Amino acid sequence: MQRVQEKMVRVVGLRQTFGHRIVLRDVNFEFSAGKIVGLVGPNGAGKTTVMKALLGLLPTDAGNVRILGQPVSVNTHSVVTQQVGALIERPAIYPFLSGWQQLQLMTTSEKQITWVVQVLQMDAYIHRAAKRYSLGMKQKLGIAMALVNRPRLVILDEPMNGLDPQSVKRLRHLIVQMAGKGTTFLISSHILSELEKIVDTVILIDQGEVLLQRTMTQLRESARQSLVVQTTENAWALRVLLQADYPVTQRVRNLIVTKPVALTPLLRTLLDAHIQILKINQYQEDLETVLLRLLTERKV
Ligand SMILES: Nc1ncnc2c1ncn2[C@@H]1O[C@H](COP(=O)(O)OP(=O)(O)OP(=O)(O)O)[C@@H](O)[C@H]1O
Repeated sequence: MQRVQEKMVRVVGLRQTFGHRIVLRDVNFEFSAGKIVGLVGPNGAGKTTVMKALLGLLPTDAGNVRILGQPVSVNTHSVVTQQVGALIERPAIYPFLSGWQQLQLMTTSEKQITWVVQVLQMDAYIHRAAKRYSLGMKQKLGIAMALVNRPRLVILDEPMNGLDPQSVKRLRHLIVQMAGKGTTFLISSHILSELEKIVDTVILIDQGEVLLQRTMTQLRESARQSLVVQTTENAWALRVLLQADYPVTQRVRNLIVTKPVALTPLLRTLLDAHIQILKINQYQEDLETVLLRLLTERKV
């Protein structure tokens, strides 16, 4: 018998207005436990608002939010308290307490605190008052506060903000490791090159609407591939390839073959015409390019 995967989050018909402004129109999405989900979209798309609604922080106008099958709203959020850790916008930090003391407010387990401090490399300053922390140190403390209880769902709004490259890498590894043990992540970030290294699924929102929800495998499949060729005689090479029915254009000093083609016959066509090949590179669109293309295609 096939095991039904547990839905970690299910959002149906979510609508949010601030005054006369519709910020979320009709937001629907769901994802299963153990996934790393990227929530992406332009500035002001509604990502933080969605995350706040998931945490029961907003009196929404309409719609239904469920975490692990339990309803979440401003008045009903026991599942959030028990199962969710979050860092939304800036971490809520008491300036006169040390990082360690703030973590003690989240859990009674010294073992968990030691683990998170060590894994995020905060040992050097964790006993200092937080008012003396840099932006990046505060950000790490905020992440530590979201993770320290080992919640089943972790919601992180722009977690890479202010982190140095080494810390970003550590955080990436930690997220993947925790997801491997069953923790679910919903992460918003504008650094798509970082997100694409870890997420299983991407939810793209724009102007308060979900434009698409796709797995990374689906997005990679829809990424366009091209071949960039440079020869000693590009004008001649262009004619030869067009005559052989290749989808090719010339851009500055390169010839661009705009669809995936078999390499050997293409090379043979050029060599048979006595054209010397100087360079040949294969490109595949990255997540950022795919998403920007999808956003642009939608607006035309
Ligand atoms: N409390 C509020 N009152 C009025 N408008 C708000 C409020 N919070 C958010 N908004 C508006 O809602 C829209 C969505 O904001 P939100 O912070 O959710 O976007 P975002 O996708 O997280 O953007 P960014 O990538 O810039 O962080 C924006 O136009 C914002 O100005």
